[in-house]
Amino acid sequence: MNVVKIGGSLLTDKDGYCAPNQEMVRQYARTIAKEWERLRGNLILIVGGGSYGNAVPVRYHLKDASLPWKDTDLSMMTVKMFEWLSLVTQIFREEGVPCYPFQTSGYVVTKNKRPQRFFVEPVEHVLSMGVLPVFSGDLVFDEEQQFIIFSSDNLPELFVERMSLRRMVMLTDVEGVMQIGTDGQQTVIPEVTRANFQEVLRCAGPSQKPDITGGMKNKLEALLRLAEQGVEGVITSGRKAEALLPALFEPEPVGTMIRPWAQENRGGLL
Ligand SMILES: Nc1ncnc2c1ncn2[C@@H]1O[C@H](COP(=O)(O)OP(=O)(O)OP(=O)(O)O)[C@@H](O)[C@H]1O
Ligand SMILES: C=C(C)CCOP(=O)(O)O
Repeated sequence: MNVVKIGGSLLTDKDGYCAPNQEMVRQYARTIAKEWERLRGNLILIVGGGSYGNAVPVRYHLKDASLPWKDTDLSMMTVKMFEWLSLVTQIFREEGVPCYPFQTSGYVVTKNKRPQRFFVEPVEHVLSMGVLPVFSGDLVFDEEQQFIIFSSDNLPELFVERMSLRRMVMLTDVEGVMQIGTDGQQTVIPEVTRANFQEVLRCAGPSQKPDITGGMKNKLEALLRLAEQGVEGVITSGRKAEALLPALFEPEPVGTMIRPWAQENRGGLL
């Protein structure tokens, strides 16, 4: 099984409010449609929140349940997120890719932001029918904090115990995890391993766009937890939708590759 997350920075205008880039969604749908026979049953798709997931919680004061929020507004994150997922599903359907959208608070509960319980069985059904499951982040209910905003970057961790994940690809608006050299030049870090991951984590920070879920740092931490469980990670540019295929299938794709390391060696690094 492979998982691809298409960043909200690619599919929406992150400076706007619920501002989708429908043409970009369509280009991704066409890219997947072309390879559908190869991908059918083997792919889980995640769409980033972009100007839905990062702007709605700010507008309706749903970022932090310990601060004042209105019960009449509690629904708004999920309502807007499902509007976004519905639009993606519709465009994929128009391009001939059968897909099914999942609403996140309906199958996952967290405790202090970490997934506590989740229900994967419907996802397995959808995959077995040859339909593409589509996910996003959302407001989810938390055992300690009433509710939290759950980033789509953290979704693959739900699947890893129930499915054999080969590779997790995160497509975003930069070429990979960047570092700044002593000459001030930015370069892509090609490889993250057990040996250099702490150093790489120090380079990764928040997004420069409006974003409430931790930008590159959260992505990298999520992929490192997957690497500890034997899953390959790739962070690369998805500014061109066709980049999805080499990122998924090439043994050494461009961008940053997070090499898996064996579970028995892990020792709770993250
Ligand atoms: N070391 C780094 N290398 C590359 N990007 C970095 C680094 N540190 C921070 N960033 C920021 O992380 C951003 C990518 O994260 P962001 O969460 O905005 O992307 P996304 O996943 O495409 O969007 P979304 O979270 O809406 O799905 C980059 O645009 C950059 O501003
Ligand atoms: C989608 C939500 C609610 C969270 C923010 O966006 P993401 O980190 O791209 O998933």
